[in-house]
Amino acid sequence: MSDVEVFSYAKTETLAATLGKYILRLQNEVLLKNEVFTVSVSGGSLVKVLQLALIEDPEISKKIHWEKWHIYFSDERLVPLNHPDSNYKLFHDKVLAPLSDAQVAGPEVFTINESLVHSGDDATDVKIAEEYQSLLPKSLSFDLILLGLGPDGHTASLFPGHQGLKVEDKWIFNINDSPKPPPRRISFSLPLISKAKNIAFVAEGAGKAPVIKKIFEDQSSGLPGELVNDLPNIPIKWFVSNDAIAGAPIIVSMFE
Ligand SMILES: O=C(O)[C@H](O)[C@@H](O)[C@H](O)[C@H](O)COP(=O)(O)O
Repeated sequence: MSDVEVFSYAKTETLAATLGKYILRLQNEVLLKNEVFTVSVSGGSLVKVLQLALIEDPEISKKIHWEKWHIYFSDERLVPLNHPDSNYKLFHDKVLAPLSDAQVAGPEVFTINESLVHSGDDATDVKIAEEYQSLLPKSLSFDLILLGLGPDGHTASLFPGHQGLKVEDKWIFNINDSPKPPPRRISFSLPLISKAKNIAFVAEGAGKAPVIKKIFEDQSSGLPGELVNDLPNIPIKWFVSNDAIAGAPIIVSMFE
């Protein structure tokens, strides 16, 4: 069982402020030893919280060394990078564009090869996954993997009961039948996530409460969020809203 801590707040702004402090602290620790800080981000509501935490918070934002960040996507939808469904586009609009407007040197961002997304045949999608895998840091060990959680317990594009959960021989895999649209995606595999140095989940809203209760109550639920929570030897933090953990057997920690 990993070392799991939960931080819970009534308001998104307070959650974001704490997430910002947590990310800044990790960045500083890593950059004392390494040239780059390797981070992966997911899609969904996480990105808006990152915008609040890292761009709009004046104290935190000036201390982020974006030029030393390498950013990957924990999962990505197989659409062009300017498509409304693209996780890159979301991250671009909320984080990269404001940085460029403020003339701040941005991070190095690793995207899918969008020239391959149009064919739609599985062999090409496999190639997209393989190419993305070839861009991963050599160590495969991310300093920080940021994850969201769906109300069904999915995280990245690891869906409950889906064959993607069983992938053992790939770091990045593709699917063409995602239960959450759009259907074609690539995702970090569980073996890749298990190499992370740190993992943080961000989950807000009462809609997440039943699944978070299940994840923390039943360590054999097999839900993707629970499988990540159970990875050994990784500090795992959950940044959640109070209503998202209602009824769950969780002891909330103070962020210090
Ligand atoms: O590309 C994706 O679909 C996301 O990476 C996905 O895994 C997301 O993080 C969760 O669905 C939670 O999304 P919300 O926070 O918007 O509920």
